[in-house]
Amino acid sequence: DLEALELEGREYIFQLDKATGQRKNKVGIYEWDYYSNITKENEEKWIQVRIEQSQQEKRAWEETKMYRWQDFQDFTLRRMFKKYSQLGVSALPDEKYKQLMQLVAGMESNYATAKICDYKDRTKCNLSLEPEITELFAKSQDPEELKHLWVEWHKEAGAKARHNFTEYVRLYNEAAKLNDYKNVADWWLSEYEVENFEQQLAKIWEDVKPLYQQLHAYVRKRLRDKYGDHVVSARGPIPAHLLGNMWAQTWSNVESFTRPYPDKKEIDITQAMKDQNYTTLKMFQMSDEFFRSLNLTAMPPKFWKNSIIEKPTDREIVCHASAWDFYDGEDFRIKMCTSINRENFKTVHHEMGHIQYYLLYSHLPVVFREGANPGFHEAVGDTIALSVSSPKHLRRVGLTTGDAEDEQTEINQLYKMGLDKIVFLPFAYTLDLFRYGVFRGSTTPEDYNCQYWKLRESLQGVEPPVNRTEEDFDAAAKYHVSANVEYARYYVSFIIQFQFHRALCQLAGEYVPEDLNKKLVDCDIYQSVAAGNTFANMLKMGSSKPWPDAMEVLTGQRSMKADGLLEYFRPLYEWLQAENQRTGEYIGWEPSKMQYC
Ligand SMILES: C=C(C[SeH])C(=O)N1CCC[C@H]1C(=O)O
Ligand SMILES: [Zn+2]
Repeated sequence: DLEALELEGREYIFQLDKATGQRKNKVGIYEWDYYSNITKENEEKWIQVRIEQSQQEKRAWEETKMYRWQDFQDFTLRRMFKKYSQLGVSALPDEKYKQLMQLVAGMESNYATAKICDYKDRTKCNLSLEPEITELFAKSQDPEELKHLWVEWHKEAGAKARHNFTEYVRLYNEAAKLNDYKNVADWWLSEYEVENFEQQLAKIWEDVKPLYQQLHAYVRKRLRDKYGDHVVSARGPIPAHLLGNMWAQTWSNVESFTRPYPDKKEIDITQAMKDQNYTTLKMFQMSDEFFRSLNLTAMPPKFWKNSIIEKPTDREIVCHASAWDFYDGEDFRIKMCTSINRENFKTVHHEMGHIQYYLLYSHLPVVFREGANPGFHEAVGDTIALSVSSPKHLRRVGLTTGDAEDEQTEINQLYKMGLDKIVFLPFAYTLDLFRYGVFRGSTTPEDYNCQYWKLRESLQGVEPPVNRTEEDFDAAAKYHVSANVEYARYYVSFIIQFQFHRALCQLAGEYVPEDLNKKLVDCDIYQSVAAGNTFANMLKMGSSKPWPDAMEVLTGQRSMKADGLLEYFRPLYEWLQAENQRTGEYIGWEPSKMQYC
């Protein structure tokens, strides 16, 4: 009878879950060894273990299919079976699976080890992305130097990946079909478990586009003031190399010479961190302390023992920051080539947010140890960082000295936050709109670069510093494209983190709508156990329930909405509209004069 079958199914699936945890632990150890010491030998050992794991997964999958789990009464049991009934890339035959692993490993190691020559000293040709190129890009205000760094990096990290990427698309789409998806785009979107998710992404963009265009127009004007009309036009897209970031995904590195009220003191904690002899370890300890102040979980001993928080000098590693769960309830690690600056201070909180999520759901079956949706995992640390970057908190930890919260200081603060958070949205949306087109076949290898720049111009209003051809492949110059990491998760995160932040601030008594002494921009939830406990109640759920149920626990909302972000930035939006009106700035952009199609 069904009762007995369901009992047997429960026995089976929990045993499978235990075996899965052991398998993921083993693969994680080999993957860590490869990512933290890039050698051919380590790559081969990692791929070999991945192949063994995929064969074991295939066998288990055959067995799982035999259960009539759709008829089981228990919701959790059905959900576990549903997740285990999707095999993933292991559905590929061994040879193709191995090929796909090698293609991605090839792109990722190319990206991680790419070097370019310095602009001023052309004989110095050992510049890596982190820290050298990133720091030069953040500091330089010489358009020619920035153009050199941009062109050289896109050649080494982008163009060189084009062949592997083209093959990877073909094989990855084959895996999608073996999982009953039309293509990888539909597979990636299915992770968000709601029917119309692609439309929801488009709706979010419609909601935030007016705010973005106002900010874009203002920044373009300030860059034109600085670099002149011949470098930055009045009505065209902004040249992508002038925005302080290799991918123009966040623009906070141009804040120092573009902020609305320049006579107000700049809130630049990088200098303060250096003046106070901050170490990378101190940055992680401060983040750990913030989480503990909310009654969340302390980092376990193995975290401090096994993490890599500085770039080694004796070997090549994947420097792009990452947080790792080894699925044994004890071993959690961060690998990061940390620099002492504001941007990395935020990234430390971002990565620690991943670890916090791992810790809070570590009691769940392995199959539920993931974000409620991929965006949730990216939002945890950033949500905390919204409190950490408030002037109130920076004063509390001595990284800024008191500046009375007057109107102008507040606008400067919102502007600085907007250069990270508002600016990021069209970039993130573009990256996966591009890849959806590639996986669906509407974008072919013959027009990869043309389509990439068409999207970047139309949504982000940026243009390449030099003409582009199909010899280039600029998309892969961004880590996540070379490393096969889906990106809509960050677009989702930058929206929902403001829904989370607003709810936490209200729980902490830090934000009361209409109360001018309790503004959202001043909110710092530090030491609020009330906020922390509710945050934990959501995070402890992992992916055991559909994400609207998890979101509701913290925010009372069941859908992703831009209202949190728009409420946070409303004073800035009003200021930008008035300012652009005053200067008669053209809102939006006319077609670029650069050739790229
Ligand atoms: C810090 C990470 C590792 Se999950 C990251 O890739 N982020 C964090 C924010 C956006 C995105 C990026 O750097 O492009
Ligand atoms: Zn992340």
